[in-house]
Amino acid sequence: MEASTSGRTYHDDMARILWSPDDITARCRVLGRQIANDYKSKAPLVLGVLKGSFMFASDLVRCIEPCPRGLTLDFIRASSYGSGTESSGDVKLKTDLKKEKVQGRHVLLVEDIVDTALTITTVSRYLLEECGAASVATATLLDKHERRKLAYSPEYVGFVCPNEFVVGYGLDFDEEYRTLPYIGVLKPECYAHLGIPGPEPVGSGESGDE
Ligand SMILES: O=P(O)(O)OC[C@H]1O[C@H](OP(=O)(O)OP(=O)(O)O)[C@H](O)[C@@H]1O
Ligand code: HPA
Repeated sequence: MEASTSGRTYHDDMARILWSPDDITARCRVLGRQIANDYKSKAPLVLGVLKGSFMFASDLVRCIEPCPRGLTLDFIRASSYGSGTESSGDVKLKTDLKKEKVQGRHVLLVEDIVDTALTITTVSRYLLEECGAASVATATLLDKHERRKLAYSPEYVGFVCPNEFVVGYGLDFDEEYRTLPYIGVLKPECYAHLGIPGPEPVGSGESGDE
């Protein structure tokens, strides 16, 4: 990891800011109201997909107002990007969720981003096929639908994301930048600096192995 000896802040690494903290708050409020209405008699299990969703999940659940009775919150860990900007295609799940706690429940997955949709598809299948969830829907802050490898339409979308590698508000590059309070695009020089190529447009070749 780069030490901050240069005096360069994470903010300095942004090519541009796409969505400010205020933009994100406003979308959380809108989505929270929709979810509260749609799930008012469904006692949802809200399941954040870690690590990327930690900020969005925390803000979104406070906006699910009025909170449906029986709503419970849990998390599942899913990862496939490693230290690069391309999915490895191998989505690893880690969870201590008990299957009987999922069986028959209406699950609302919370994601920071749906990109290729490999992650959300793997998690959804696990919940439906192995845990017996009654239904699975997804609330994602960002939908980068141009890069889909699998067809998937999230039910609740904060923003449609351009085909660029974004960081902040939970989203990382090689585990850094997650704590920024906004979503921004990294300057290309940041990929070069770390010796890792930047994102390639879909259809341009093989995926990276991280
Ligand atoms: O639609 P996809 O192409 O599968 O990409 C989306 C997933 O990628 C990121 O997770 P990552 O594997 O980087 O792990 P992290 O949440 O710990 O950052 C992000 O948080 C999503 O879960
Ligand atoms: O654009 C992205 N940024 C960070 N993590 C991601 N995981 C999938 N796409 C992205």
